[in-house]
Amino acid sequence: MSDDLQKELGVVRDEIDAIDAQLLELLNRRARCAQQVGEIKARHGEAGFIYRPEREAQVLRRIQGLNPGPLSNENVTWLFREVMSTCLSLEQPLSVAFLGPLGSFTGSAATKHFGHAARLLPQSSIDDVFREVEAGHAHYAVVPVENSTEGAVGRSMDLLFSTPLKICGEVVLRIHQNLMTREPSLDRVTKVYSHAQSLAQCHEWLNRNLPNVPRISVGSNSQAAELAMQEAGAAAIAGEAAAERFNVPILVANIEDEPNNTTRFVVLGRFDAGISGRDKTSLIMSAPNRTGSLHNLLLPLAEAGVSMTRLESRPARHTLWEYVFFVDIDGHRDEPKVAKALAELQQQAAYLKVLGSYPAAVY
Ligand SMILES: O=C(O)C(=O)C[C@]1(C(=O)O)C=C[C@@H](O)C=C1
Repeated sequence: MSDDLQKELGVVRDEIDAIDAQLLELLNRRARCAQQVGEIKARHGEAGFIYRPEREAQVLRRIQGLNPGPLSNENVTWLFREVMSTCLSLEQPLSVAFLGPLGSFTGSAATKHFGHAARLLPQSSIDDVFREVEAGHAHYAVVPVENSTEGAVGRSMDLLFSTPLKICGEVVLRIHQNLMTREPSLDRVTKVYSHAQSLAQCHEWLNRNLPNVPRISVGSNSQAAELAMQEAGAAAIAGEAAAERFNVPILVANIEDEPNNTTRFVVLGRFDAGISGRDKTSLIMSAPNRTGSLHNLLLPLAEAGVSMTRLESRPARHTLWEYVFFVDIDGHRDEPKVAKALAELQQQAAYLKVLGSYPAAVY
């Protein structure tokens, strides 16, 4: 390195060192504040309310509003999410059950929402995820509810119907599929492992780039990544988290056929979230079996000026040819406009269950 280069770099690196010292001081000051918040909550008998989804959403939205760049809003949201996750772990380490295994997309959604300080508890079925929180073995659960290309996740919907848990958050995750292998080039790949759904999501890419290579469906993308690391000639299609977990190099990134492939997850806990200022409420309802009854059911929402962001029907399991409707609306159940519409709905619906009010995803 030339002397001039050394000198120029030295000036900027001194500045970085000074900033890091300030950041460290500020981060520890923030952590002490979070500890104080924890003590105040405990003194007021609110020890169960350490994690506050509405407050976290407000902090992140405010940071996005203040962000002057060059860091993107996605970058600063990630950084502050991790800062809050670490601060919260000083108050109370959170445990989060999710549809595993480690390295799954649901695991990525859980980390995106709760940060790396949360303890992740992978479960082998959606039923087990619900059960872990219902039994008090985990504080929160994360389960997938809908995918932009595959539609609703039936098992999550059915369990939402019967669970006493509340939806207290949502996570929206862009699903990127990657081809990972130890091999240095595509012409050395002799088989491709993945979950059937991921193989389907990359069908056209595989036809174009690996037309004669057998596709082998396995139980999970993580299992596929593990096999790709173990077997010569094998490749896997999986998310980045699985590549990291099994240390498999990504040969081609983002090979999904549908570039906007997105999955929505919900966070479930034992408590409702408070009002954050930009909230959603999820409901399940059923209409009496008469002409126009769904229309009548939705009328109170329209009249109150409450927007509906999702309407999904599922067969009612107890009666043939009857349906229940999963409805998401804008607003929190404690806001007067929403409360009024819900009171009206209660009159009209044969069945109504409020699954929870929660902050709209921040991303
Ligand atoms: O404000 C609170 O209630 C806190 O506990 C502090 C804090 C934070 O670090 O900002 C941490 C955890 C909560 O989920 C929300 C925010």
